[in-house]
Amino acid sequence: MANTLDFHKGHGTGNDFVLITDPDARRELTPATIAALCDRRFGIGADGLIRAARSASLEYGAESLAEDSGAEWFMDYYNADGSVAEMCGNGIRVFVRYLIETGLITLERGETIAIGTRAGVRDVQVTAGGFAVDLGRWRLEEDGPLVHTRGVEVARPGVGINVGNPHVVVALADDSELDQADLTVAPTLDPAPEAGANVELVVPAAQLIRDGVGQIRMRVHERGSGETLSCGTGIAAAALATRFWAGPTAPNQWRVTVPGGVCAVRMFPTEDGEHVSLSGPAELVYTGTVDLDALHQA
Ligand SMILES: N[C@@H](CCC[C@H](N)C(=O)O)C(=O)O
Repeated sequence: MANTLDFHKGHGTGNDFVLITDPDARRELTPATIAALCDRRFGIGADGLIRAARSASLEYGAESLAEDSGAEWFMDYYNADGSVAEMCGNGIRVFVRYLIETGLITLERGETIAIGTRAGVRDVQVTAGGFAVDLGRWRLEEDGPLVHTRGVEVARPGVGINVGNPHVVVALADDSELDQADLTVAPTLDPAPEAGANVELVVPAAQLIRDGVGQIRMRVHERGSGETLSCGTGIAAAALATRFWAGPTAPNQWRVTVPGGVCAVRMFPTEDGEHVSLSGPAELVYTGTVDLDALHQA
């Protein structure tokens, strides 16, 4: 019998994902299978893989998914190399688009759904231009590492920001320094965080603050995936770090341009502390069926 897998391909500002449905999490997803599926030459090609599984079917979901959380669906996210990550800001928007388009949920513009992730339950709302996700509370880490980036002459101090997953944000001098950075190799972090980190390189736009909105450009090297065209949690971390550098009068709304497009970030107070939210598009571009036996022979 053929060993096949039906999938959708989707992206959020060029950060692309293979999406599959496995409600009871019965499929064995090994790191090797995930890496083969995400391989851009021998597989489908993607920055990561997302499995739609019911929260109740996943043991590791149990701790962060209280019975009353209402998060029926869990975003079971993997990086392109098969490693797990706690959170994916572009992925969760594409995931909700996928749940809607495949009929697993019904959600109208303005409505919100709770989604389980390894970082906890996150609320996603349908907006006019896509989706907005409340990434929850964020954390500034003490003692950011020194970051050596190939193509950037001087090592720079990074700021550690956790938005459910770990990021190190570095400010570069200008557009030409940002463009010259070689992210085909991971920047070196000194000291290296034990769990690794996503690294964001940031420069201010020609006008840092326009009409009360902060504007920056960013490139990213993702843990487990390499350089990507966009990283949603990285975009939020970059806006948070830039606001921190800019001081107390800096705005709470940001527009972040990445190679794959533009996303918006908003910081807002809640009863349990400040949250950060990310808004942007999410598209599904094709569906297919992959022969897993052929894939492994590649
Ligand atoms: N592309 C994602 C982040 C995916 C996980 C990341 N590579 C990690 O290992 O933490 C996003 O849009 O946030």
